[in-house]
Parts: sequence; C-alpha cells; structure tokens
Amino acid sequence: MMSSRPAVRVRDLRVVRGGREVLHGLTFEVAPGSVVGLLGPSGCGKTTLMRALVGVQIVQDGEVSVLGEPAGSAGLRRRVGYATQSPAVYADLSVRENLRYFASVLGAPRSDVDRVIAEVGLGRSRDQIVGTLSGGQLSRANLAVALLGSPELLVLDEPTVGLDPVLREELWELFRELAGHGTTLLVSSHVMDEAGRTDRLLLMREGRILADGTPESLRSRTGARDLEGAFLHLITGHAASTGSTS
Ligand SMILES: Nc1ncnc2c1ncn2[C@@H]1O[C@H](COP(=O)(O)OP(=O)(O)OP(=O)(O)O)[C@@H](O)[C@H]1O
Repeated sequence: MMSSRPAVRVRDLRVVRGGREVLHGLTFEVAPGSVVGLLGPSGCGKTTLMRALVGVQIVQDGEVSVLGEPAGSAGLRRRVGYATQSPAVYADLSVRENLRYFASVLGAPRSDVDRVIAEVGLGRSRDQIVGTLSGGQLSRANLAVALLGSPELLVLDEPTVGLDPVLREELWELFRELAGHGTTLLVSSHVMDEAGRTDRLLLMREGRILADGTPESLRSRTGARDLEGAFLHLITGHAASTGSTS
C-alpha cells in the first residue's frame, strides 16, 4: 500500500549563497510516485533547491524532510538518487566499470549494473571508456549512477540536456515507468515539451515559487495555448506586479 506521507516536505526554506539569499522561503510538498518538473530561468535557484533536498546544501532556515527524514540523513543515502548537471563519473573507466564501482560504494546489488545500463540505453557502449563518450551518452551514464539501488526519490538536474528528441522520449518513458512503480521524481528542465509530461510543475523565479500546478491547470489559468505561452504570461505578469526588470 502506498503511504500518503509526502515524499518531500519543504517549509520556509531559505538559502544564502555567496553572501546573498537565493531561496526566499520556499514551501511545498511532493506526493509519492509523482513526477514533478522544476522549471525557471537560469539562476532562479533550481539546483540550489535540489542540493537542499539531497542534503548537500547548507540552509539558513526552514525545514527540508525527505521520505520522512531530515534531508541529508545517513539513512537516506541509498533511498535518494541524485544526478547533477556536471557528470560525476570517472573519465578513465568504462561505463560498466564506473557503475560497478558506484554500485559497490552504494551497496547496490551487482545485478543493478546491467539493468541501469539498459534503462538509459547504453548497452552498446557499456565497455566504452567514459572519456570517449558523446555528450548525450555521458549524461546518460551519469543518470545511470542515480538509478543504482532503485532509490525511492530521484532528483535529476536537467537529465535530458544534449539529448536528441528520440532519446528524450525514451528517458521520459523510463521516468513514467519508474513513477508507475512508486518512485518519486523531481526533474529540472528548460524544455517546454518535457514540462507537459509531468504530473505537476513548480515554476521558479528569483528564488521563489511563482506557480505550482498541473501543466493543464497552468495553461487554463493563463488562457495560453501552450506551456511556453503560460510561462511567459506568468513570468511577465510577475515582473509587472513586482516592478522587476530582469
Ligand atoms: N557556488 C556558488 N556561490 C555563490 N553563489 C552561487 C553559487 N552557485 C550558485 N549561486 C547563485 O545562486 C543562485 C541560484 O543558482 P542555481 O544554480 O541554483 O540556479 P539554477 O536555477 O539551477 O540555474 P541554471 O538553470 O542555470 O542551472 C544564482 O544567483 C547563482 O548565481
């Protein structure tokens, strides 16, 4: 039976980076087994929020709990998968050697290695040295590491950057399949057609959540034909109401 406890619970989260407050009191919850898209202009705080969720970001104030535990707790290490924007895999090892290494560090079953390689579509490159992979292959190798151990929460920072439409489609099918089995996914993206595949969107701007809802509700709320139009409407409307020019 699926628990009704939120997979992620954030209350009044404030983060300062480089002497400047970059998250200004975020509050939201994420239901288990949902796919939540995190969107917003460059620098609005998406990565900082993800870092807070996986417990690698010092937070000034507020509460961040993940799967019922404070973010960053030792008990969450194997229950949360995180793929950063810059790949964390070793360039001088093959795809498979990298995954074997990370599987042993995480205590994930050895059988996971071939499973995650297949899930990200790198079967034919499994023995290729990571330093010789294309950009798209490299980001998929990085994603594969996050899938080891079948974590209950996946935090993915722009996992489809540099991928062609066919590969993006395949990865989104994988995300939906994982969510169908109860995994919760928080995925940041700049690509609007991807935003439409989520259950819910959090639109951020300048360290705040500007809008929160299903893709359909954001479209109908703004009267826009597509999500791109809806975001533009929300962002320009916000800028007009706050007098912001950036
Ligand atoms: N290491 C750092 N030191 C100081 N400030 C930082 C640091 N990293 C990020 N920032 C600042 O924090 C703010 C939020 O950055 P963040 O990387 O979270 O944004 P983002 O929405 O993920 O951007 P992008 O879409 O470009 O990845 C920005 O103003 C950025 O300049």
